[in-house]
Amino acid sequence: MQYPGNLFVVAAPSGAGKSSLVKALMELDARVQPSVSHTTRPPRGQELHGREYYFVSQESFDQMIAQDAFLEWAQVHGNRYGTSKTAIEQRIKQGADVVLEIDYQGALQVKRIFPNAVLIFILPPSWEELRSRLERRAEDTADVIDLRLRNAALEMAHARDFDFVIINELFERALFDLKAIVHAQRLKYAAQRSARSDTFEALNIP
Ligand SMILES: Nc1nc2c(ncn2[C@@H]2O[C@H](COP(=O)(O)OP(=O)(O)O)[C@@H](O)[C@H]2O)c(=O)[nH]1
Ligand SMILES: Nc1ncnc2c1ncn2[C@@H]1O[C@H](COP(=O)(O)OP(=O)(O)O)[C@@H](O)[C@H]1O
Repeated sequence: MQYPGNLFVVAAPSGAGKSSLVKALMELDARVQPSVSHTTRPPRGQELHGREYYFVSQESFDQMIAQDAFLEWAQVHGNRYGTSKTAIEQRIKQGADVVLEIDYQGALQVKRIFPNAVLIFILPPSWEELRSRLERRAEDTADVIDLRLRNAALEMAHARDFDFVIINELFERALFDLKAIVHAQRLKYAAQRSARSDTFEALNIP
């Protein structure tokens, strides 16, 4: 029998390092797969349609809402972003661990639908560092960076609603913490399953 995979949700204020951490996690761990969201924001830098996002028009996004195609969606920094049901349901059924990189509003919607989803919030070490990471990334205009920094305070106020908070000061340390959370969730899930397993029977554990 194929057991379903785990669902991890990672949120952070823009520039905290969420995408870099999730990318590094996936390079180390082939069982973790991304979910590609749909967005009405235009592509930036080297982003590719179907890789970072499905970049769609306002009309297509409206149509997907009308068709009930989204597990969740939200308005973030003036654009709309959504997780399509097809992006995750099949993969979780096939046993993959799926990671969603979405904002706190989407994360809380997902937790209501899947109470077992593990919610992880990434914090930057300071406001100065958050701004300088956004500037160093050099992919957004000054106006967009200002908007993202203004929104960061509201986003960070929701960190306490999450299961785990990781402070991304030293990248390798934060990555270690993320790996530990993924590993702990797998062990927890395996422990629940083993209550029905052959090993429990062999050991006469009631
Ligand atoms: N609710 C929701 N938020 C999303 C989704 N995809 C991306 N986001 C969030 O939208 C925000 C802006 O994303 P993006 O423009 O790629 O910039 P980023 O902040 O550098 O990741 C981030 O907080 C993302 O996590 C989605 O499918 N649903
Ligand atoms: N621990 C860290 N120390 C220094 N720079 C970092 C760290 N983590 C990420 N960065 C850099 O900060 C910038 C923002 O990271 P990114 O992953 O794009 O953030 P987010 O997805 O949260 O918006 C990138 O240029 C990235 O290389």
